[in-house]
Amino acid sequence: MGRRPIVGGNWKCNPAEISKLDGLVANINACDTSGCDVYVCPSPLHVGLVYNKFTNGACVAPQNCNFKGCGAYTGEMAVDQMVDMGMKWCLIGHSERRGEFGLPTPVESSELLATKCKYILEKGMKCIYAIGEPLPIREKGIDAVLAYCVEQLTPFKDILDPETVVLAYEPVWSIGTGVTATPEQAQETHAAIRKWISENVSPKCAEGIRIQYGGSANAKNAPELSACADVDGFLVGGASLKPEFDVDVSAKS
Ligand SMILES: O=C(CO)COP(=O)(O)O
Repeated sequence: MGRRPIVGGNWKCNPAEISKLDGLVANINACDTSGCDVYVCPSPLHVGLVYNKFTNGACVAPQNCNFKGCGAYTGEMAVDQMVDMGMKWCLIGHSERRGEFGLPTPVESSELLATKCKYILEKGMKCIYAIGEPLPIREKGIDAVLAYCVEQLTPFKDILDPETVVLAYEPVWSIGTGVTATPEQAQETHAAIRKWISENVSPKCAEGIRIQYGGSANAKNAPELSACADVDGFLVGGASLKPEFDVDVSAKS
């Protein structure tokens, strides 16, 4: 029984110019999505400009949402608005939003993120939940890495479901650094997360849930990472803004 791979392109707060969006959309539309789910996370300002431009089944997944819907929530993006626009997926928990880069953004706890996820699921959408450890934890070894990820996963224990939630394992030390986890590191970590899910949620959930790898993934390293049994696709940042993004997709198809 195979898990259908899933590859996401997180454009983060890019591009600066609207004029570049057509090219980025064309990039995505050139991907063969027959063997792989594909989603794109445009910047909040650009979501509304591209959400209905994908012709090959690729979906738009905003990079954040609130957990209260529409109303007096200045600066927020409501799941209810996403539903109305026909969106199916939303990304939450990215380390850049959790505040791990020391940016002046509010720190989003895993408990808050579980509340967001519940709201997303209640509204009939699906959720990509990003987790992953910073460098000092990685340096302590796999047990510390797993413990860190388990802390992020625990508030999600009751809502992990292969049909509606995808996990994106994104070690913070590999994001935007050019330092990719080795296939051995990625496989070991993904397998450990899956084992934890098997023991703490259910073997069925563990077998079915998709775990993407994210962190300096690109056309060059995608084939090797793709070969790992527990890596079910990628969440790609910088490389998703490049024409070679289709290689990341096809590596997993
Ligand atoms: O954060 C990421 C995707 O969400 C990964 O970013 P990079 O691929 O640029 O390292």
